[in-house]
Amino acid sequence: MSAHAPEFGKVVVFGTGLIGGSFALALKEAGAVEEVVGFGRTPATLRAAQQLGVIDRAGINPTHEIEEADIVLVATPVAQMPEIFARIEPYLGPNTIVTDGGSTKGDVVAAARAAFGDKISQFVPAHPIAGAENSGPAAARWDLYQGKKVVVTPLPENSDDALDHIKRAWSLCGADIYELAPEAHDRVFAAVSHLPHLLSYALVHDLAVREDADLFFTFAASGFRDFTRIAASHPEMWRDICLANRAALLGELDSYRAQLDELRLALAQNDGERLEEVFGIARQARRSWAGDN
Ligand SMILES: NC(=O)c1ccc[n+]([C@@H]2O[C@H](COP(=O)([O-])OP(=O)(O)OC[C@H]3O[C@@H](n4cnc5c(N)ncnc54)[C@H](O)[C@@H]3O)[C@@H](O)[C@H]2O)c1
Ligand SMILES: O=C(O)C(=O)C[C@]1(C(=O)O)C=C[C@@H](O)C=C1
Repeated sequence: MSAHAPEFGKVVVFGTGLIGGSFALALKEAGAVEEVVGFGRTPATLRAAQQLGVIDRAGINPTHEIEEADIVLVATPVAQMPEIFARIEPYLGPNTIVTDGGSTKGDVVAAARAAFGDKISQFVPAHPIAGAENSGPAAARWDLYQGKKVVVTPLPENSDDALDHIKRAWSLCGADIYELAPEAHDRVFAAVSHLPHLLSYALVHDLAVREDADLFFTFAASGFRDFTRIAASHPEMWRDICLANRAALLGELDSYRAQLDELRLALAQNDGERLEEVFGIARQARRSWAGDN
């Protein structure tokens, strides 16, 4: 813990699970926050978050909590955000900055505009590119964001001060800050995050519903483990992400299906040369990407 006075007074977190809880723990670890107040869907989750030291106390009524908050982080599944934004809007203090940790940005920005109206400058959208297949307060870790990227998707209305406020908080969590426009963000993450989750769920589901599923799971090994870790992720969260980024995800799915069709044709035609060519290009790209990450 730092000996300096905390940079932030009160931080309010809606959704004290993996992402919100890790943000709270990271700010606490950095000695950067005086008090973390949590809001949740169930009292049991908030009790667990408090017992684990993720939050200092559970909030009861946003009326009394939002106004003096330095930061309000909304880290629930994205479909919950419109209602939460509308609920907190009346109580925003002049210095309160709201941010989010959602995996999609176009839908979240639209919901924020609808709820915050002429207070939209106080909303700075963001997405930490760090996570896990585990969820809930017990999955939260103080070091989740160390050395990881956080993408901020600034709005034209955001002041430099508001932007710096949120960037600074994520930096204190150990993250490196990047900027993208919301549309570019959703296009990129449809390809590198949302599609892989859909594919992983699809493969495991295809096996799980077979009558002789046990036979396959008995012998599945490390290749299957690597490909399917993310199929253990939270279904509600991924339902919301897929629906929120439906258009971009459908585009990526079509592109992937065309790639599969091409490989299927090569296989059907016994075209080992083409298979090896595709595998070689992919291997090279994967190796150079992994070297950089
Ligand atoms: N899991 C990841 O790898 C990851 C990475 C980056 C961003 N995200 C995004 O972060 C957000 C949270 O994901 P997570 O992994 O922390 O999920 P999580 O399930 O660990 O935590 C979400 C928490 O929100 C609570 N919640 C749900 N509805 C609520 C409501 N209406 N009001 C208050 N609390 C509510 C849940 O009870 C849960 O405790 C999602 O929007 C997700 O897209 C997730
Ligand atoms: O590591 C994981 O389990 C993740 O799925 C993390 C992951 C991803 O890389 O796709 C998932 C969703 C996000 O919004 C950001 C990160």
